[in-house]
Amino acid sequence: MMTPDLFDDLPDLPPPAEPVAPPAAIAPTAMPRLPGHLAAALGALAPQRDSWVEQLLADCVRALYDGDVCLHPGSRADRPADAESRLRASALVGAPGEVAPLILDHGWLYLARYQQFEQRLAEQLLARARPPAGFDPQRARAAIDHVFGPPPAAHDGQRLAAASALASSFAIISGGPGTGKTTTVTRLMAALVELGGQPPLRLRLAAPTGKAAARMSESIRQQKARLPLPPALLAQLPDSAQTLHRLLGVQPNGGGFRHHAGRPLDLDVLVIDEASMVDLALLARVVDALPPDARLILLGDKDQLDAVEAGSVFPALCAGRGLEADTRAMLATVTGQTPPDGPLPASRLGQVVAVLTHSHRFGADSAIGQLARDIHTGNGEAVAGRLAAAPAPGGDDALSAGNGTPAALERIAADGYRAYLACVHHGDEPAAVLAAFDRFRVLSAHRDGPDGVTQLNARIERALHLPADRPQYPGRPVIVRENDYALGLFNGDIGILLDTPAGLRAHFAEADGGVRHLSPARLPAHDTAFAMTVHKSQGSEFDRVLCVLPPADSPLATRALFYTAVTRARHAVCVWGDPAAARAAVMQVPTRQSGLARRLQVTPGPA
Ligand SMILES: Nc1ncnc2c1ncn2[C@@H]1O[C@H](COP(=O)(O)OP(=O)(O)OP(=O)(O)O)[C@@H](O)[C@H]1O
Repeated sequence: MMTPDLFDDLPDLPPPAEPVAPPAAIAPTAMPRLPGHLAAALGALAPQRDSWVEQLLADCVRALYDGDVCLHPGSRADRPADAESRLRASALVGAPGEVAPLILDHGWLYLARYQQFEQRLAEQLLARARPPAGFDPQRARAAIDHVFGPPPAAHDGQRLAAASALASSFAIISGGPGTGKTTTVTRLMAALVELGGQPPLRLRLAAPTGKAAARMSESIRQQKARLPLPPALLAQLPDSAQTLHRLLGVQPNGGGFRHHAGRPLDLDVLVIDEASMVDLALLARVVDALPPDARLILLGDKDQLDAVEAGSVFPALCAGRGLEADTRAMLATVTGQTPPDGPLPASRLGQVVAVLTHSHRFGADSAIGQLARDIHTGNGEAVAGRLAAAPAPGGDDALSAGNGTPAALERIAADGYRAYLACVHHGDEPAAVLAAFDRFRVLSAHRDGPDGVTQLNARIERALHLPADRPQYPGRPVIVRENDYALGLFNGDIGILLDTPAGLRAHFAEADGGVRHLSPARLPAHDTAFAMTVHKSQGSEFDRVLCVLPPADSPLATRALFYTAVTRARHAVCVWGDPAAARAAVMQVPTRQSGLARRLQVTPGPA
């Protein structure tokens, strides 16, 4: 019999709140004390203890903190050829489907819980990656024509993406900033409503963080206002997104989730934005809680940073894209356009992935767009060249670069916040102050160390002559560090302390466009937010960004981190640091160990 929640019978592991960095900080103290104890306790249960297997158990837990879901035991054995047989002899290790702390699956060793997350997620997504019941390409074509207009002469990637999502109960639309993901999904939802008939479809929008949910809501509202569609149709589209945790009904104090396979979500279509930020465990839970006939649509940018927690889920789901001949013909019918030539799918999900490549925000000659493209394609020389040729910060340039003294960095950072502080001092409405704060942001890779966000915040406060010695002052921006389900505040939410007639209050933007406030004494753990980590900035955009590069030898100096930082900027980015560090970051593409892509391969590969 199925348990209400497949994953409830396994111990939960605390996920890391943020990547641990710089490397020197990845000391034993940064690791939970649990692994060694767990290993010893569980090892004692095994009839014949093997210290190597116990070490692997500890390593599997530690690997999660590096973002890896599994590890390859052979590479950690004195005699790799004997590794599997030695593992099979241990009572700590089982095969998929067996009950054991560790699972050996196609030569990869997992903590049981994560092996289940991964296997079940792959199985469930594959089961959904097929046409919904009653799918009719001719009716779909009529709906596409209605929401997109008649097919244009030139190929339209958004039209193809929407058609592909109509034709499958599970679909992915990936694209960089401004490539039209929101536009496409708004039209797609309108087409679904048209095809849905009665009773009306229950569509829900969600995102991994409060900030991303608020942005998704705002973007969908803008698109609804802009798209030339009948008002009665637009009125049926949702425009308020919630966090995935709220959608699942997370229960306070470790009480699990209200929705799971035994009590599925009450919806027909779920659209998740910023899917690259969703980790393996959370996505597995969401998919488990979907009703059998519901549609799932993931939006995201596969080139952005992975989720902080373990797994590299979204890139793995997007890998191996391609079309079989019959799908190509079906999509030609639905779009009225011949899909461009491309490879056959290498992944069994490869036919449900659409990638939007044309940025409507950054034109071909936009400095941010060009820099982002060179980072994305790994052209380190071009990136270093662009930065070397860029003007110094201080002007109106879309791209500027600097590498000077700490005092110079502090001046630029402080200057970026002067307009915001003017709003605070004028006593502007909280919504206007929150909007002014979002016009500029300082992003850094690290939390600690020189040029880490903690130090940068203190230096910016000093440069702005803010009363940083007082714990709370009007104009202090704060970023919440942990989820508080009772208050409805989540890790990464940003608020601003402002004076009110009732005293100092922390103000937070709400997904519906409103602003709520609460006493600073009630705030969950939080930090100052003039500078924030690139990880925390995912799902947000700012008019101008000051991107402080990590040193070239930092493990966080990666292509995805640099790309994510630069693409947070709508109008201007200033890159601060050594161009050699920029080149090094572009060349560093770390891989995370995960079996998801292997499970999805058309021909399962060797272990
Ligand atoms: N086909 C199109 N033709 C003209 N303008 C478009 C088209 N698609 C999108 N746009 C415009 O480009 C801008 C970005 O679109 P949209 O918000 O849909 O992209 P996005 O990929 O969701 O962006 P992001 O997630 O980075 O905010 C919007 O102003 C939108 O109106």
